[in-house]
Amino acid sequence: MNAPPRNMLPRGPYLLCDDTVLPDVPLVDKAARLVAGGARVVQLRMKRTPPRAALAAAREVTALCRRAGALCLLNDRVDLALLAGADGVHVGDEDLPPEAARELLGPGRLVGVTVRGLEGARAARDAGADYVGVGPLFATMTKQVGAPVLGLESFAEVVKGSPLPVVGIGGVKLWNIGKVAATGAHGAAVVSDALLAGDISERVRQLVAAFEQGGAGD
Ligand SMILES: Cc1ncc(COP(=O)(O)OP(=O)(O)O)c(N)n1
Ligand SMILES: Cc1ncsc1CCOP(=O)(O)O
Ligand SMILES: [Mg+2]
Repeated sequence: MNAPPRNMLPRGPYLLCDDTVLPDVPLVDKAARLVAGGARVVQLRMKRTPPRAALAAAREVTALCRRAGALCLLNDRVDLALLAGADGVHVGDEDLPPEAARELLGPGRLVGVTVRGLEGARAARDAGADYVGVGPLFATMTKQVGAPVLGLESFAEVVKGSPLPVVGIGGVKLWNIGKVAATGAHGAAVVSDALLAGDISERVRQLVAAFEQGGAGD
């Protein structure tokens, strides 16, 4: 596989390696299964991992992704991204603001920002973000989000008008990822559909193929 440039978000499925889903499996094992299936971008999302274990996981998962030619972004934690030499961060309303993330990370790493619509996407662009995560796209059990479900139609409007590449998140599954790709979205973030599949790597392969087909207009 050709390694993507380290400061550009690859198109396609965007896989979250999450400690709240399938919590008994070590994060590094989950990440290994995701990249074995062809994940080109992995976001390490640690909501319940204690700090020292989180640093170790950030370092291991970053190294593993690099060996596999995938990008590794840290959810929330700019400090861990810097310490681990990760490719960037994803921040939302409850995290450091994107300007601060950019100030710490410099121009060569990715900063993704959660937004709910076009106004947020424009503000994220002005704050120096590289892409926006937009959701919840569909209903999700993985996170309680204090914002209404967008649905495909409103999501497509955001994709159309956004000055930054858009990654949809929330309830993205194998059966609907093609529809997300068909909106022109740059990416589709997936948590439970991949991590709770019987064979995580095989599910990632299927998600990659379905995104490609949907994006090609099939
Ligand atoms: C790609 C992507 N988009 C949105 C989010 C949500 O981030 P945030 O709003 O900060 O919520 P938490 O993930 O921190 O609970 C995301 N993680 N990734
Ligand atoms: C972190 C996050 N932010 C908005 S929805 C979500 C979780 C999405 O999880 P799933 O893919 O399992 O619906
Ligand atoms: Mg966050």
